[in-house]
Amino acid sequence: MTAAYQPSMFDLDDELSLAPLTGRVVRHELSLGAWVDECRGWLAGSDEVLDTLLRDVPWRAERRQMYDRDVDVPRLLCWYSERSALPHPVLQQALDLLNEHYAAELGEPFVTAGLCLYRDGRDSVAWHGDRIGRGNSADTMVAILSVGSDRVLALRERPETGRAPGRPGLRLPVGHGDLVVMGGSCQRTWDHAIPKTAKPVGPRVSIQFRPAGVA
Ligand SMILES: O=C(O)CCC(=O)C(=O)O
Ligand SMILES: [Fe+2]
Repeated sequence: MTAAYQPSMFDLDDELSLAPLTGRVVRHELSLGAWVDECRGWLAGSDEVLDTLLRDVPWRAERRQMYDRDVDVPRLLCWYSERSALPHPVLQQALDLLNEHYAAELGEPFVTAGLCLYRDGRDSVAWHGDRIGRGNSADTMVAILSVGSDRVLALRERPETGRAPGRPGLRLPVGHGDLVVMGGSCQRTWDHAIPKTAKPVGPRVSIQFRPAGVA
């Protein structure tokens, strides 16, 4: 028997598409001039994007010196500098839409893409700010598109700000197709992390778009 074409099998909602950002982005004002924007379900139909990224990106393990030895950083990485071809065409569309939406407020374009692969719940990134470069001294933005398993992006005010400790942070769920943008002073006055989880989660790929000179 030959397979017949069955249009009803296609769920239109599963078609790859990015929603317009205007009117869909929700901003959370944090302390000290930091904020985060959220757009849930920005990228629809992202199963194929996840598959492509898992298969085609030349993922590399990062080593980091800790005391007297090098240790594996528990996630895989790949960095796309300005003007390098992104590993899926929808990522270029995402970059273009982000630039349309944020250009005026950011005052410059997002140009680089850092990709991270969290293979399972044991992969994580510890508390940090993206403070290599200008994020250390000036307001900037880092836009993160997530595909794959749900994880949590945790945010908390930096202890070094000298303010009362124990101030409540934020735990933002980041799921398949979601966009989160950290802005204002977020990189220098707040830290963020992807905590490990004991839940049985599959892979998550995070795509972080940044302006030049921010890492
Ligand atoms: O995985 C994420 O969404 C965050 C990654 C991150 O904070 C970083 O690589 O600087
Ligand atoms: Fe970061």
